[in-house]
Amino acid sequence: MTAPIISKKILNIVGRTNAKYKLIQEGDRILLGLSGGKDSMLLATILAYMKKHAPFSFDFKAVTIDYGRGGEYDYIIKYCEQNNIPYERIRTDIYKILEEHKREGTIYCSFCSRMRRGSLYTLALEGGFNKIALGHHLDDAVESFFMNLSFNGALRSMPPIYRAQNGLYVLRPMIFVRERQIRDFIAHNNIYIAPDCNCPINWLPEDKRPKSRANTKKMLETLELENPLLFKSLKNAFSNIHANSFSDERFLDPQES
Ligand SMILES: Nc1ncnc2c1ncn2[C@@H]1O[C@H](COP(=O)(O)OP(=O)(O)OP(=O)(O)O)[C@@H](O)[C@H]1O
Repeated sequence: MTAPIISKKILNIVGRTNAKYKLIQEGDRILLGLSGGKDSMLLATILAYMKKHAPFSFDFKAVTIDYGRGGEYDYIIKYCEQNNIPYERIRTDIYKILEEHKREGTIYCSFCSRMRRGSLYTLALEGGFNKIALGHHLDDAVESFFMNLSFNGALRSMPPIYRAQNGLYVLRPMIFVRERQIRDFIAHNNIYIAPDCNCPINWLPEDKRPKSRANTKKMLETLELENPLLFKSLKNAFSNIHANSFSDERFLDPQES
């Protein structure tokens, strides 16, 4: 079986992001969160490619946090086997906890994602990994930015790298890749992805699913139709912050009293 083809464009973007933000380095041990969705499937493929071709050596392992409500996992196992991706599925009772603490709207996703992140941190610390890699991309970062702005009263997005309080680094090597480039990768290589992506929100009745991300996505699509350079500008804006142009006193010049 031949390895899936990753476009030069994607490899360039990830390569440049990796170099600029010093994401994956010699000797790193990386735990990759592999949901089985398109984004992390591409990231797993990229890490396998980098392990083979990069001029530095590192180790990685992909893990799926199984929420404990069934779901499709066989295609992930098969894909990892075929592409030399070390893999493990970790069973948890996150779904049971979600059900017990009935939450609706966006809070459902943040509660679930916090528990999932907790499991990833524990696995990483116990397994001697120093970094965690996640499959977020530019569209995710832009959506988060607008959601924080519109609903949470915060100017906040997703960095390519940060250090968690427990000392682990969290990496987002695809943070400058567009979602449509990921869709193209999946389509061109004919890669199967579970229709519900094993994501708990897809197990909620339609009227209980959080809408804010989908609505933000729609708004951005409309804006991008009018301004095709929107995402390019936002990407640049994320590296061009004028913190003292807002009202946060932490960034304003103190006056002598
Ligand atoms: N069940 C899981 N097990 C392990 N890692 C996960 C899981 N769910 C999500 N992740 C990690 O967190 C990232 C962001 O999750 P999110 O739910 O926002 O997924 P997404 O944007 O739909 O991405 P994907 O297409 O990879 O599912 C994923 O790209 C993946 O790296």
